[in-house]
Amino acid sequence: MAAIQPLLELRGVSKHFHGGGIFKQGRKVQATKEITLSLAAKECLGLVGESGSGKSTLGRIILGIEKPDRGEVLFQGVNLYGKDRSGIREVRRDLQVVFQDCFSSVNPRRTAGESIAEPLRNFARLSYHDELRTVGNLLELVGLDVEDAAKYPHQFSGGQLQRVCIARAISLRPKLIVLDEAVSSLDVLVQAQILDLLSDLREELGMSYIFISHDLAAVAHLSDRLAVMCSGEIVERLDNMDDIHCLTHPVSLALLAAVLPAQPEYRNKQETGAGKFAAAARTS
Ligand SMILES: Nc1ncnc2c1ncn2[C@@H]1O[C@H](COP(=O)(O)OP(=O)(O)OP(=O)(O)O)[C@@H](O)[C@H]1O
Repeated sequence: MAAIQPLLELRGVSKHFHGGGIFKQGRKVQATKEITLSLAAKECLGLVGESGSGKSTLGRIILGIEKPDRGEVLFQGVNLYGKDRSGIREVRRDLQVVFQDCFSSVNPRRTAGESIAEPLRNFARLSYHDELRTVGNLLELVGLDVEDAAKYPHQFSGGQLQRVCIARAISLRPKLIVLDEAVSSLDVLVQAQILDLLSDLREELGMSYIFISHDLAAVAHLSDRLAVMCSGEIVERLDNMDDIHCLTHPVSLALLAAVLPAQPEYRNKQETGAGKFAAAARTS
């Protein structure tokens, strides 16, 4: 029987940056190091780690917008950074992103309807009426009203505008959405609503997510699997989120302790694991 091809496959992906200076003589930062992972269709992989661990760099590499120094990124079997560029445009429409800051993700002078229609105009040739209908359907799908199409970004709350950004991201029915801290700037109640919306949309539209966050609770809500990053490397993986309490790496324990501070068993683990990590971080 032929093996099922993963939707996304990363093989030994590394990327470094120069720390700065006019002649780029600054310290070399290894943002991602030999990352290998795969994602099946309709699956959600949570990518967690502390600030600067390389999550967003990896997200940009997956989106095809940050060329790695080494390694391959295969999306639906197409190498996003390969020599053969012929299939790239087609696979790009299946790869979308939702960022943390919805207000800077949209043009303040464009209505919500125009923002949502942007990918449709780039990739799908719809008549004026079909575009209006599609935008209206998308707004309803994300829990907004058809009339909201005429509003400008400043007329929405943060949660409502993130729904607009989600509507834009799903407008072409992509196969994969990278959610880069997509709920981090929202208050807890709105976060829960957006996570439920993302979960429902995944079910309804059969999409996959890479969910980048430093918030393990949010990630656990949505993800099937987990990868923990530290200094550009994946240091721990979980194939079943039910095993979340079996995490052992100090970074994982620090993230776990941040969401479960009240439970004594994790406080103890924090003292032996994450606590040590925090102490090491303070002294380094
Ligand atoms: N364009 C760039 N130029 C130089 N250094 C960069 C660039 N982008 C990222 N870095 C560095 O690469 C490392 C990883 O950054 P990255 O933004 O991927 O981490 P992160 O885990 O997403 O962090 P955060 O959660 O704070 O967004 C950091 O040390 C960062 O300073």
